[in-house]
Amino acid sequence: MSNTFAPMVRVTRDPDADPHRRPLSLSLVTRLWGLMRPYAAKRNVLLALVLLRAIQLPLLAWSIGAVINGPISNAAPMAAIVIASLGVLALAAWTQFTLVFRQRLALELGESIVHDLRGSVYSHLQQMPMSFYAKTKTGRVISRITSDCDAVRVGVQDVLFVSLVQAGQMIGAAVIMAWYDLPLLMVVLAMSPVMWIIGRVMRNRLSEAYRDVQESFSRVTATIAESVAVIRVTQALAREDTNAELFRQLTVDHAEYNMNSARHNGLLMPLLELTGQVSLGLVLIVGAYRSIVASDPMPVGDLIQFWFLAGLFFSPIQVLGNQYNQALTAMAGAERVFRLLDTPPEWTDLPTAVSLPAQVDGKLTVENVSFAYDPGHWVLRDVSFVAEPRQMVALVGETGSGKSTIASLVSRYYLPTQGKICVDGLDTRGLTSESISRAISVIPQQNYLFTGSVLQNIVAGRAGATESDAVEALRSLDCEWLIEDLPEGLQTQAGSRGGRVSLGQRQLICFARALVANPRILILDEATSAVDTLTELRIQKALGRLLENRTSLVIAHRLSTIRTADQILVMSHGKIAEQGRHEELLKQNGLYKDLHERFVS
Ligand SMILES: Nc1ncnc2c1ncn2[C@@H]1O[C@H](COP(=O)(O)OP(=O)(O)OP(=O)(O)O)[C@@H](O)[C@H]1O
Repeated sequence: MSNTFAPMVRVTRDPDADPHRRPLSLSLVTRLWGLMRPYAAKRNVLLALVLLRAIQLPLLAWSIGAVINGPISNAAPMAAIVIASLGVLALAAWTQFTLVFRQRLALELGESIVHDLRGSVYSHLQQMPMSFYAKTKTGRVISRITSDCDAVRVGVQDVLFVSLVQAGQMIGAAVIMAWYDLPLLMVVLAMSPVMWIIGRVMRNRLSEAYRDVQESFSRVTATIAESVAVIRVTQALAREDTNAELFRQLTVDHAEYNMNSARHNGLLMPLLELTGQVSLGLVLIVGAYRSIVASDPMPVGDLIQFWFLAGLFFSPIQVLGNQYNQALTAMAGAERVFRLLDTPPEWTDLPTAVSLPAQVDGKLTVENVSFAYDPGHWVLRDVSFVAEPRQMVALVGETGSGKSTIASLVSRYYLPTQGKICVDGLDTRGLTSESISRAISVIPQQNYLFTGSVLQNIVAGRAGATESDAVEALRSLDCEWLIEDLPEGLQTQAGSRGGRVSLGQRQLICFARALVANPRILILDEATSAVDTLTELRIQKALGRLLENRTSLVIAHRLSTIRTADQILVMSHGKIAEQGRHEELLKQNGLYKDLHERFVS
């Protein structure tokens, strides 16, 4: 490892990142408190236990002093001293017994709340439209459900109840100390802010160091994840050594940040303990004066009791300092989670939305549609076309010309900024999402398979579909052979990184899934992955079967698809530049001919 305590510079913070701490806010605390409403009985028992423990500890300190001050100072018979000591022991046992229950209840309450919160965030995310995911980094979405919800859990489970116990303990100890000796209590109170300030300064430094550790660790894990995901590219580019060196550097950095944080921690603990001990030492000196020199001397037993109580008063200062830091982190986490929950989807089904009939003809009309992902940046301008029922419309054009955007608008992933899109004459804006997804299916270019068996992937096309529907779909696509070819037939495990299903097989499984859904309108972004000639032929045949008797909108990459299309839309800079069948367009000697020549050459 390089220079162990060298200053580290490599962790640069994301400028868009939200602050990892926020000031305490009454509205957030009230909302967090509201999350406990379904568990009100548990919460109330917990509050009672908190109150009890806050009284128990000062009471314990007082009882020890009382035994010293009473039976021991008065040289009472041994039996009386033993009985009094057993009383103290019983009180101590009772104190610890309630602690077990308090901790268990707090744990259950925190877990219940975070479970509910994660469920709400997940359901909310499911409703968010594509525009939200286009703008939000995946890592952010994940951390809302993981670390932010967890910060809320810690806030409720630990911070809230531990702080209440500690604050109660301080108040209890102060009340008894005031009863014993008010001037001596003033000495204790005067020292408290000093202890608080030293603790805060040290803790802030530690928190920064700890944050660097977390961020450098995130980099290490993100790099591992990415390395696994793109291992083929790495090997193809022979970048193994370069990547290994970058990774080594990241782990060295992480180790250095860890050492830095450990160094701060190693300094903080002894310093905080020393501050506490110095404070208690001062109480002892002033107390000795009060019990020996002062005109109205304090009994030694009272001084011992007072000294114990001062310890009980000082120790929460450090604990509360820690809890305060955690509370600020919980506030930041809660604020982010609530902000997400409060962000309404940019659009939802209109209250007046109607369903498409169960049987639709499949006429698709795109009328004067213009669209901008970001206001003012038009990516589609005044696009109009009609796909008659059972027609195939192919979209071609240069990269970035707007083909995928048209497909996304027809699937209603986004709403047109201007113009309208109709199915059988009904504006999709006024239709229910459920009926649109019944009528329109999308096969994206990536041929995404979920984690699970091939069978599960195929029947995912329609709720209630069975194995025989899956087999029937494969038969209709003339792909029954696939069941034999897959190592474990329909039970073969697939998934984003399954590796047991080839690229061609993936495409056919996606076709079968779409066939099970049986939509009237199909949107297909043709996969561009190279497959062998036999597989290509099989895919072509299956595709022909899939598109039969359906209206289809195909972002076409295969010449065979383009040639058979009823209509080809040639896109250029967000507009339809040319429109017609293959032969007609070739004759126009325009953009299409140009594209075609480049395509076949
Ligand atoms: N989520 C988005 N936010 C902002 N701009 C986007 C978004 N998606 C696409 N664009 C922009 O919209 C324009 C059209 O993109 P689109 O993906 O529709 O083109 P395309 O013709 O399908 O391209 P390709 O053939 O490369 O897939 C491009 O300029 C692109 O940069």
